[in-house]
Amino acid sequence: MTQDELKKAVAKAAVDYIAPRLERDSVVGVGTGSTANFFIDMLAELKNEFDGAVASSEATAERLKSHGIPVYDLNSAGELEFYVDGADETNEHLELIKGGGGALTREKIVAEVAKTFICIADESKKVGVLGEFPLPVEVIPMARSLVGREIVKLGGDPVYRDGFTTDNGNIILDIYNMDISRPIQIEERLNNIVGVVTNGLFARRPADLLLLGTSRGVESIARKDS
Ligand SMILES: O=C(CO)[C@H](O)[C@H](O)COP(=O)(O)O
Repeated sequence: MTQDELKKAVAKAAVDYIAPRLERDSVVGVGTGSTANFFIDMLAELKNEFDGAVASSEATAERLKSHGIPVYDLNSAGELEFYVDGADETNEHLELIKGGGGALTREKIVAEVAKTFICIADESKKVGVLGEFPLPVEVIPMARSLVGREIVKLGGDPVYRDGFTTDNGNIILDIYNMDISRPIQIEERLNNIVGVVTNGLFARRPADLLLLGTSRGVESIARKDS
């Protein structure tokens, strides 16, 4: 199977998982990226069975609206039952690296609000130790050099994502060669650097359910303590 076929399979598995659990007044949190896009396209078929969505990026909001799915501001949406999103990497504890598409801050905010965070990913994203994929950090532009120096002190190699601006008007530093064997500690240390908005480690708030697309079918992996 191609990677896109695996992404479609996990998107469908996510729709199948939430469909019987949706109420007429449900609002669904929706992530960003190519896997999330497949999910949005399939979610559209259920659009008369739930109220609407909260988007984790402008691109996702546009795609939801193009299907006629109402998009709500998170502040007026109240509680979200589900947040469905892809990932750049996941480990066995469902701790993630996200933000390859640069939407990490809004993704983290929406994930924080949701009762159940469903991660949809193809098997190429499953790793033993996080960090092969460069870890994105959203940074206030004037703090770029300061944050870069602090990241070097933590043992990482920051690279400026040239020409990219987040939906929040900030920049991204991608960290290479970082030891992420203790994800919660690294997530907190990076977030403590002045000028960092947030980083793409989802360890404090990992996924609750991983739907992993493999050549043998979609594996459903629940977080052990969730
Ligand atoms: O975190 C993300 C965007 O900020 C995406 O979920 C991540 O980059 C995976 O993308 P894709 O589904 O295209 O492989």
